Amino acid sequence: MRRGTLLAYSLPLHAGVVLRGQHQRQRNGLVVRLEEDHRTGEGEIAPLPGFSRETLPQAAEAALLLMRRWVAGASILADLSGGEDIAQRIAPSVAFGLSCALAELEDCLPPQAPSIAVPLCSGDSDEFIRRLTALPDSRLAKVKVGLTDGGAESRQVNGMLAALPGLHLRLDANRSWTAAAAAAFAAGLDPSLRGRIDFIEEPCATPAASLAFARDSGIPIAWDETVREGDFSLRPQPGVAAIIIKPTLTGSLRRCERLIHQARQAGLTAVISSSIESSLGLTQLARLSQVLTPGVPPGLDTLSLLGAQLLRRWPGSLLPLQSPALLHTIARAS
Ligand SMILES: O=C(O)CCC(=O)C1=CC=C[C@@H](O)[C@@H]1C(=O)O
Ligand SMILES: [Mg+2]
Repeated sequence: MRRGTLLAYSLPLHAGVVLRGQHQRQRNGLVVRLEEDHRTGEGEIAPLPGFSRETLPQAAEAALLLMRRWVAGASILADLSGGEDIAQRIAPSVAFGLSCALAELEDCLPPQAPSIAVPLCSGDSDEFIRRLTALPDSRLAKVKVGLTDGGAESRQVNGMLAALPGLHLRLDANRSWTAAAAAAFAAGLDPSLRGRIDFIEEPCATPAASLAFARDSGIPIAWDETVREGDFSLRPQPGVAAIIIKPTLTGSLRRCERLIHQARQAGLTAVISSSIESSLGLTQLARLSQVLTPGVPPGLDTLSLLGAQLLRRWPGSLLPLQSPALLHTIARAS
């Protein structure tokens, strides 16, 4: 006997969360719950405004259709990770959420481990250095750059690396630098510290400019937004060290698995990263990263952007759990 439930959630976002120039005050998404006999699986479907192609209403419509097909006995997994056209036709956030629910139902996700997340700095670097200093292990962190001018940010990065001699950094400019700003950033870096920048995600507005930056500066780059562009092909490229995989923006677990396998074959590191999911999605991404990208710390340090946790707690987080009563049931199918 199969049953499905689709629920809607809304969580407060702390002030200052700006996505693609849009100020976001809430994180809205869906939870899909699949039940069969005495087994249950849940998944989060949360298109990210400014990054996802699909809107939340479009995701809800696709999720409802596929949930009803599953309840009626169809094997939707083929829909979720079949050929490119099928996976692309079904909104990536829906494919990801439903495949998580199915994986939980089949007990295919590894158990909850002490969740790790590379600390993320998107604001005050002095506060961030204090936070890192207090951590038992501050070997790796991520810093958003491109928010001000390249010169000031290279001084900020120099300061962090000098303050913590064992620290390596992942940087992320979200394509905000011109070639000149990127060159100014590289020129401002202390040459003795530059080797501790593992990569910069999307430094420049175009992939060609980012490749030229990597060539000229010798600083490795990583593709994030580029991975999700139609003409992207995974192959070795001079200066490219990694790809960032955001499953909510990519699709089903099997699609992510294929992408990670292709990355490995191209000699690239694959990093699983948050799309600002709730604690439900983030804990599942943490469990997934143990299997899909073992030994590569995932970029999941976004829970603190939210005002509450949803259904499952992130280990160690003191953020309150939102009352399940605030979840709105959109539809049931049985
Ligand atoms: O990757 C991480 O360490 C955390 C997630 C993160 O940096 C992002 C999540 C969603 C959108 C962006 O703001 C940003 C990114 O571009 O990687
Ligand atoms: Mg990024």
